[in-house]
Amino acid sequence: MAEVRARAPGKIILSGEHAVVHGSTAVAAAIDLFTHVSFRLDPPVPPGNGDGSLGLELKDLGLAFFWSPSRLKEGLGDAVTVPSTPVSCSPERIKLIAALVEEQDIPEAKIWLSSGIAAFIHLYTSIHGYKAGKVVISSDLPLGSGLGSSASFCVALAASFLALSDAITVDKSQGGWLRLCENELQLVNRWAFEGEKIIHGKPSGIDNTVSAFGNMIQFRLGELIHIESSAPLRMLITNTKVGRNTKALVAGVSERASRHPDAMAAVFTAVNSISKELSTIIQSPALDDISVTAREEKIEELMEMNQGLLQCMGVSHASIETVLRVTMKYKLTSKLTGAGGGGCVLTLLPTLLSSAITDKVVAELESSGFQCLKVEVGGEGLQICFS
Ligand SMILES: Nc1ncnc2c1ncn2[C@@H]1O[C@H](COP(=O)(O)OP(=O)(O)OP(=O)(O)O)[C@@H](O)[C@H]1O
Ligand SMILES: C[C@@](O)(CCO)CC(=O)[O-]
Ligand SMILES: [Mg+2]
Repeated sequence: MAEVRARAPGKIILSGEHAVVHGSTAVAAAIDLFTHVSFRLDPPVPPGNGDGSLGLELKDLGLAFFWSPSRLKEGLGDAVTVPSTPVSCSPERIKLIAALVEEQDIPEAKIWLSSGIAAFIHLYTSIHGYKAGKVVISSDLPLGSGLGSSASFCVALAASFLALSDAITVDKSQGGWLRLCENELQLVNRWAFEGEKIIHGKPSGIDNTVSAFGNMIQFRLGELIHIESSAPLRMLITNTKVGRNTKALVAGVSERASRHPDAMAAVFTAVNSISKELSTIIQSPALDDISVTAREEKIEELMEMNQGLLQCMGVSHASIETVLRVTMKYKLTSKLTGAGGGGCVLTLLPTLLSSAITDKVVAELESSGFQCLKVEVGGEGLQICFS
């Protein structure tokens, strides 16, 4: 039986998180840290030997879960599979799926995995019904830290399930990593969005879209514009290691918006302008050192303004403020990225910044217990491979 592998990248949001859920423009880029999925469908079990199982192994976490096809059918009713038409998980179905997740006895310390496993069950059973198979997942990304682990998880799962369905017609005899065509990417992206809805509650779709398509995007109300940076943008990512949950943070911003509708509408409008300006500057050519520096200073100013507005939305955190203070000592600008509340912070590393200064900042941040990594912004999106 064929086996497929899929890898989908995480992302950083350069501007516009949260406001994008309320209709503002945002700018995001893929980073070269991936969620990896391998998937195979099992051959039918000979009569009298049970009905096999659907297995999910989370390699990095040392956890494995199994459901028998008969238990899935008993729990969810007759399977209706339409791989070419993404379906939302209704509130009734979510409850039925939650019961199937609960009986797996997930360790209490890892209970945050439940929403991811629920998204897995929805995507799998909607595309392959109750067929027996095995899915193995590993990730380069820190989970639940603002780098889009949930979206890359959903994109890689949706892609691998669709690749072994008849909704995607890639030539399975081709070797190596393959990109999907535009229509197929869109189908994967729409399924991934349905999974992301289970994890985020009310996602904008920016995270799954940048994970599927890669590079850099400007995004508003489900519409994407591909953009390209005129010069390399280097960012330092600092993981505060403070755990948080995107669904709760998104809900918190919506509650603040319903308490202060006019003030928050003004905040979202300001973020919209910042993201549009940022997108223009990122794409504008810089021909010499002076214009490279001027361009980077403008990007820094917009990042600082966006961070101020994220504080207004109530999604900063003491650990984020510590990173801002440390980097400011070195005249560097930072903002939270993703949902905030802890998680990761972005710091622009200007082209002319010496590596000695970068090393000093990293050493100071790491001595406070944070974890730093340097990334080049923009990169490959989803890819699949048949083996
Ligand atoms: N590799 C994985 N294996 C299992 N579950 C995962 C994996 N990656 C993500 N998840 C699910 O996604 C949840 C984290 O999603 P969440 O949206 O809170 O954080 P994030 O996507 O990393 O950050 P952000 O949404 O701010 O970019 C986890 O609690 C888990 O349910
Ligand atoms: C906080 C948020 O804007 C970005 C999370 O990476 C949520 C979303 O857009 O789905
Ligand atoms: Mg997420």
